[in-house]
Amino acid sequence: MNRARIFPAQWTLACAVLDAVLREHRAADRLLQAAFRERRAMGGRDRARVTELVYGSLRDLRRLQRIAGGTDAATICALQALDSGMSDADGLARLGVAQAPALAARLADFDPSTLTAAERDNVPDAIHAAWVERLGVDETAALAAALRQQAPVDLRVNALKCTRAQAIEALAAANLSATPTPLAPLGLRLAERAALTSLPAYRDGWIEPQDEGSQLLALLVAARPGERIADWCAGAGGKTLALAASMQDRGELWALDADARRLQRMLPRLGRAGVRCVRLGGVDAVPADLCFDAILVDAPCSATGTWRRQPEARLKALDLPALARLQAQILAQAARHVRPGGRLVYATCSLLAEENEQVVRAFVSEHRQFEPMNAGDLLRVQGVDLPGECLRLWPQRHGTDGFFGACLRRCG
Ligand SMILES: C[S@@+](CC[C@H](N)C(=O)[O-])C[C@H]1O[C@@H](n2cnc3c(N)ncnc32)[C@H](O)[C@@H]1O
Repeated sequence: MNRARIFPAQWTLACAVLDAVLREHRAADRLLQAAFRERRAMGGRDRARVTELVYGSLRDLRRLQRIAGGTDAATICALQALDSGMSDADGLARLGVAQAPALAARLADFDPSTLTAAERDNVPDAIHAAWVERLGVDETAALAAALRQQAPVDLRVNALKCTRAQAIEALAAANLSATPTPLAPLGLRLAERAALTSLPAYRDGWIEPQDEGSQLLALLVAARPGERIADWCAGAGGKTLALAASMQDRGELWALDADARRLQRMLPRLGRAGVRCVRLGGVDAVPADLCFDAILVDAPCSATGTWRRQPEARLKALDLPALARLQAQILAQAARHVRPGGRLVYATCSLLAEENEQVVRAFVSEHRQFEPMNAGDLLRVQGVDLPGECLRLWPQRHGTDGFFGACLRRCG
């Protein structure tokens, strides 16, 4: 990256977006998308530079705030530009950063040994302490480092339309190199980022962006053609699409959510993927006596496993007891609709036991008719080698987003 090559339009936009994220707790990706939509003339390089400034700042926020001695977005952005080598003090001065030389001096003089491990790792203190207790100091540092990386671009090949080999070929024809993901049987990982939406393979529904971990979680449902399945917290349908493909688009797949607007975002994705077995609805519209062969509860959670994609999510104040109560309530509501012998899969993208193991343990102790199934066995028959009672995916171990999944069978 050239030094001193941040242009004024890039700088102004990066500072404005970072300010909105820090002060109004808004999502960085949404803000950037909206800003770029309004600035159609802004080129790819400009956009990349703005994105890098914003995300770089958020990935290292606690350290940069310590050096800055405050939370002012322009100061944080300036320190990030200096620290990453994207600019120097002269370059920043030309952008109107009056205190550029002082910031450069402060950065050079900063003693990193004065940082706590949680500040260095850019993790809230309480979460850092929980991870150290569970994983130890070294693995917590490895986890935090993994969560500060940019996530790779993972795709799921839509088996309703093509094979993985055909998708690789189609991407190669667009000069994109894709290799099979290590664990998910239909996953591909791109060697570099690309504008996916303009690709024929995307427009024709051969590929869908989906983290490898999310693909594995959908496999835990072990959905089969002809079953009646509910995706209870379907959102915009990432896992619904994967479930529909496992079902070979045969049977009934109910995509449910408390938020109807999120469900609507699934419609173009279903159309592209050629999926017809899905019906959308609110959770309260499910008839009381309707039973499913399997229900996936992909519960709302702290999203600690997704910090690679949403580094600002770590700024959110968490009320873990309230989240756990909501998760338990959703799980209990969904459980009423599992047929005897059917499966109930509880999943989150959280890396915290309070939202995962503890929720499942409490549920099973109150709902004696449900018993745990072995996640490793369910995955092995689908060609996935991830032994364990539950599915636990860690960014530092598996290179995926962080996920938890547990499968329960209704015995009576
Ligand atoms: C983790 S997101 C789901 C992501 C989605 N499954 C995917 O793979 O893209 C959690 C979802 O739960 C929904 N939700 C929140 N409260 C709910 C409730 N009480 N019942 C059902 N869904 C709820 C949210 O609207 C959100 O879409």
